Amino acid sequence: MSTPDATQPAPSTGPRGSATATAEPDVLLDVRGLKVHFPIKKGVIVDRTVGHVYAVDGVDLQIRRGETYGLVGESGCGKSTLGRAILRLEELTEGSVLFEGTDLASLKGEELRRQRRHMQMVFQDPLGSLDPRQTVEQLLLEGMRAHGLTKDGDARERLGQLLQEVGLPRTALSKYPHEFSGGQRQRVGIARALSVNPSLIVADEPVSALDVSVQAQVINLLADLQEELGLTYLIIAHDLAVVRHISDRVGVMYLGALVEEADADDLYQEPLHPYTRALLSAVPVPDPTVEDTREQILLVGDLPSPANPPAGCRFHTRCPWRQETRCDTERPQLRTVEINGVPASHRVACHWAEQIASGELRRHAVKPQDVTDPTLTEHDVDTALGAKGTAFPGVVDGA
Ligand SMILES: Nc1ncnc2c1ncn2[C@@H]1O[C@H](COP(=O)(O)OP(=O)(O)OP(=O)(O)O)[C@@H](O)[C@H]1O
Repeated sequence: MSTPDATQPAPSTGPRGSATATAEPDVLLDVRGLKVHFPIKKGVIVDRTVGHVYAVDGVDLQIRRGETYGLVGESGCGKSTLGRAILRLEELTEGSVLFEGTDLASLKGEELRRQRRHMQMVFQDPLGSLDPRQTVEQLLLEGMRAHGLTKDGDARERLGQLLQEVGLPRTALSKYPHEFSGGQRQRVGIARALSVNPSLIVADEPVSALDVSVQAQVINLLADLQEELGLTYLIIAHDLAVVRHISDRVGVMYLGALVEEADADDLYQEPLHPYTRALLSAVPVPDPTVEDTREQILLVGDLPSPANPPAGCRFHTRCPWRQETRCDTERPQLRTVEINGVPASHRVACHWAEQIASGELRRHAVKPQDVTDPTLTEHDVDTALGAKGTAFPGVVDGA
């Protein structure tokens, strides 16, 4: 949405787990080496850990103040877990989350609760994340009270202001979530996030449950609020079209890791990672002359199980440019890539990004490979996955 200061250098990735303040003053959020692994338990009397779901497996990303960062990827690639881990709604297995230079991984109890005021979440399904027994007034006051923001006695004025900001009438205060349409409910969800004056909002699929016409209204609202309040956004979506129009930069996730990251226009115009190329080739182009001639890359096979990710490059089992041995054994790091000597804004986790871009490497047919783990039954994995979620995931320490 707002354009980051182009004169600032791109944030660099520092040593993993460092708890020191980040060097770039405009970096609001600095995620380093983040891992979230969920244990898979088995056993009738004593639970044994028989494996792990590697939901997030080594993510480095920085978000600048006032920026909108779009995070995309197939269902199950770890986007939501990453968003939740950034807000410390999931325990981190490893790594750090520096917010304004403070490592959230090192905070507990009251300190963590105080920090959370600055980082709020907007959920895909507002009905599931808003307590149905509370009126909008109660929902909004809950977080404000928890953070001592109602002491001045001007809470009513603030409630009115919040509703105005999200485009709802004052009469909405006495209503319950089920009395609103989907779009209005999402406005309530946004008002609740705003009620504690955050600087970062993590929006997890904020419009995917809404009708297309309403989606645009909610996206426009988010853009207006950003301009008005100077907010920073991490927007998670599986729909590449949604993310394109609202993001300054976009990150693409595959099986728990970022495989490409670039300024939004660069990413959509010249995707460099084979997975990003495949994702974008599936998005229809309105111009029929372009549509008829452009490259189509079909993704073969399903997303491998995050309980047993492939060795080497995670994408090698589905990659039409896979090169034997190196891709199967060596995990590529996210690195800055220059195409034809022109420094691009891309960071790409592919050994062959330059050779693919220049046409030096040719595509080949992909045969789906079996990447299931024989030591885990489907039941083991399902049991672990069934453990996920809470009744009202939107209620964060009363905020
Ligand atoms: N609490 C949990 N326990 C075990 N596994 C989990 C838990 N939460 C998520 N997972 C698993 O981690 C992987 C990543 O899930 P996540 O929800 O983060 O993906 P996603 O990209 O957001 O997908 P979607 O868009 O479908 O939500 C999935 O395999 C998911 O089933």
